[in-house]
Amino acid sequence: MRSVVPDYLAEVLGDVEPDTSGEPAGYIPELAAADPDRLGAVFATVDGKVYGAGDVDTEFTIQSISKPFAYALALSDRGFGPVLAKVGVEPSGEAFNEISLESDTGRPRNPMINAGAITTHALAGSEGMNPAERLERVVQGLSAFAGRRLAVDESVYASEMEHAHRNLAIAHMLRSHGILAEDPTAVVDGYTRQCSLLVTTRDLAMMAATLANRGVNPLSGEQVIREPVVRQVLSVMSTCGMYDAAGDWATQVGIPAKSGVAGGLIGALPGQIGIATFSPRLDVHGNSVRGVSLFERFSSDMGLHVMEVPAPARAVVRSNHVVGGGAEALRVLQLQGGIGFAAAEKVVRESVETAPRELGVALDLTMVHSIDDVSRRMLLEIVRRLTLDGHEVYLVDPETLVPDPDPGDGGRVTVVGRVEEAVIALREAVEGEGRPAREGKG
Ligand SMILES: NC(=O)CC[C@H](N)C(=O)O
Repeated sequence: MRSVVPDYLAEVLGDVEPDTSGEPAGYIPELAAADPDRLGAVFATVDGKVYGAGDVDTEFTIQSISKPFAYALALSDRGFGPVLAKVGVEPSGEAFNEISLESDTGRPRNPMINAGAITTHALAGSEGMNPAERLERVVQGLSAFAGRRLAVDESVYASEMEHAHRNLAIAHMLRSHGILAEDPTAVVDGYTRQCSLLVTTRDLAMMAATLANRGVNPLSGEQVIREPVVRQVLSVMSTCGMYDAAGDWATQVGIPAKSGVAGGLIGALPGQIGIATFSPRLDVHGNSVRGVSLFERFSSDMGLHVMEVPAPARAVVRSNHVVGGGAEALRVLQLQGGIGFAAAEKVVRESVETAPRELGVALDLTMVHSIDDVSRRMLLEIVRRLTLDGHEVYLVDPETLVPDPDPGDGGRVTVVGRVEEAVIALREAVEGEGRPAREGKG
């Protein structure tokens, strides 16, 4: 059977193709010469499957889509404090190339506008690197996101540098405020090369998928950046990635995103997919016209908006019943699904309201597929309190979702693979034949 995804992508590309409004970026002559009719879209899943339609392997320059990735490198290389001291995280509501800095500190408002991105470029790599070493760090880092070595388009770079007066002005202002310590021209030169890296729509989707996949490139398996950095970058993309169209984007599309003036556009949907589109004609904000339309379609057709409230999960407590009778009766709370805070709270409530009178209580995780840290701690606290109330507590955990359970002060739990084993263990406990070997600490 043919996959439905490429057919869907081709259909949506066909729908937006007739829209020839907008203009390719004019201020970089080499970009103005690009074929404006190019059109492509790629989905890359967090487990590495790539679907595409249209011009997926055409190379174009990454431009501002490099900004979130360079920001990620700066955060990784220098740490959050030093980077935040020089670049803020407030949406500016201004154009990408606005010559504006915070009036009191001289700090650029965020790393997605040029002022912030130029500063960010200077923060990639370790302190004291020369411009060439810094550029190499950026190229190597962005290549790790893409999963292949990227190269600079020298003619686009040269073309932009000839007309880089505005970015040079911004860099000189940054230097005058002490935000940049380096030679402004060298930093703009490096930043412009960073923007001139050649990518395909496929590369961009993989870079976005790396963000969606907690910083791990789905194909190479490389952990490019750590999770706290991913969260920071995606947050800034969602508030500032589309410049002065960020509010419209957040409400209409709702996917952390970044655009570039060569016509690329990426979106990263945490835990699901990286999306990239390519179409060079831009709107007044400098965002790809057809790219924005494509993302609007993807988001509404497939419910990809991050604020979309998920359908209420099936009850986390699948059943609450008693096995056996008399002194050997075992109360079983059979849980199911993925357990996050809200689900764990329901388990807490169920155990309180049940107030089990049976000696044995088992929390059965057989049908649970995931459990986060806070929920794990909440379940162990339930265990501890049940122990203090005099119960024998069992954790039925065949897939070791709770490794080395430690219910803490006064708590005790016996881990088993099946409810039947809990029944046997309880019988042994009642008959005073000692306890099974796999006991949790407490
Ligand atoms: N929005 C963009 O893609 C702008 C990037 C471009 N290199 C610039 O600095 O002007």
